[in-house]
Amino acid sequence: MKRRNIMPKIIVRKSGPLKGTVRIDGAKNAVLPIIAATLLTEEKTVLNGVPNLRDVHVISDLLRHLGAEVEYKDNTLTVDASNINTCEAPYDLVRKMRASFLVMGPLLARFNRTKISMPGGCAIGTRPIDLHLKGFKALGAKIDMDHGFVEASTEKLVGKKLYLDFPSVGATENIMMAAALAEGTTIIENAAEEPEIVDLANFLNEMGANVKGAGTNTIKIQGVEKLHGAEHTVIPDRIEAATYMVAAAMTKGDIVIENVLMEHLKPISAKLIEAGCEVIDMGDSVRVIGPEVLKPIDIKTLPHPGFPTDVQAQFMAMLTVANGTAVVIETVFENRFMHVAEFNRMGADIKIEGRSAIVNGVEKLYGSNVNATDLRAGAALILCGLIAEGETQIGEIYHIQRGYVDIDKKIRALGGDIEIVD
Ligand SMILES: CC(=O)N[C@H]1[C@@H](OP(=O)(O)OP(=O)(O)OC[C@H]2O[C@@H](n3ccc(=O)[nH]c3=O)[C@H](O)[C@@H]2O)O[C@H](CO)[C@@H](O)[C@@H]1O
Ligand SMILES: C=C(OP(=O)(O)O)C(=O)O
Repeated sequence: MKRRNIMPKIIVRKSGPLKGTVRIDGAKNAVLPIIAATLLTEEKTVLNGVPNLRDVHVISDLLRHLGAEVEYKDNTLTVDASNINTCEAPYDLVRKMRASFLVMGPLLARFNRTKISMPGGCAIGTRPIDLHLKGFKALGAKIDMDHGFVEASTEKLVGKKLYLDFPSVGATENIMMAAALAEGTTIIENAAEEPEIVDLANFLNEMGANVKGAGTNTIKIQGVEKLHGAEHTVIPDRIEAATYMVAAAMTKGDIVIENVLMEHLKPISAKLIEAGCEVIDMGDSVRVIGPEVLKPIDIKTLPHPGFPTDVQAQFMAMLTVANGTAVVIETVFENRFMHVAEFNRMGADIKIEGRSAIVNGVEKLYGSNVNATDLRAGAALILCGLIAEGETQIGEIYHIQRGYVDIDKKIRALGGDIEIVD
């Protein structure tokens, strides 16, 4: 008999207000570039607070494919990249996760050549890599595109002043890593300012690099000859924290979210307060109390310190049941509204006009069969499921598992009715 391939689903049922305490894991978007940066040294590096996520295992497998020894235990990842035997990253490993492309900067810097499969687009946009390549070229690399691969080679990388047309997070990170071992000084203008860039710069400096200005729009990297081993603890995940903050807001809940850096959550807190929530700064934790009636608020995604695109879907989920009409404008990705059709299946009233979504608040959502189109859309559908009448079945949940540690267990501990079924 033919075996059917049955994909796991998340089942969420209408729950009361979520209440209690939840602990945030290390940041996916900080740890991925930092793991790539471990390739810059032949000495051992130790990373603490590494979240047990699918993406972390994918990039670890990529490093193993290159020849590194990678061990993961109890949220600590140890990398020994002394014996790298290939500088090529195949399609199979890159297609699983776009962030795999971040090994290009470190490999080019340490071995003067690398060949990486071109990452494709995904459900949120075409996601080109032109700014990464422009940066490598500015540092003196020759770039060839061939049969879906990008090949970069150089005799030596030499520092340069360069301006990014858009403050791309990935391009800033890739160029910073390449520049760390280049000859002379690199200045990146219009650099991304996200907290994850600062965490990467701190790790590079702990390895002996000389990076200044991370967290501002001008980053200066004085190249050094060699980098050494280091031990580093990854920052908490501000996007995971924001997702639980919205969970409190949407369910009229009262949640204490532990292991956060409030500084990173400013745009989120400001908008939740505008929507009527109480947001209480408790130092390393934040308590969010949801209002009886959510006010409609307008959102416009922007590079940091603006409102993060990675929380747009979760906020839109919240606005589906706000008391009035809200406008959500997505400026970072050209196609990050795939969740709208899924929300509408659940009874939401959202219209898309170009880069704007007009969200007319409704009284109720209704449990339905929906699909996680990307990881944040998936998390947002869970949030909708918690307040929708009846049962919501979410498919394609591997997206969610890329970026949320134990989301089912964490929500259950807060009183949510959620389970993963095969
Ligand atoms: C692993 C990781 O950290 N992922 C985050 C990172 O993705 P990522 O690093 O891919 O995002 P970028 O900041 O590079 O992309 C922002 C915009 O710039 C465009 N662009 C980017 C590079 C380039 O060479 N050319 C170009 O046109 C992209 O298509 C997009 O429209 O930042 C995004 C923006 O905060 C987040 O949503 C992702 O969660
Ligand atoms: C879009 C995201 O991640 P990635 O860049 O890895 O696709 C995200 O974390 O929301």
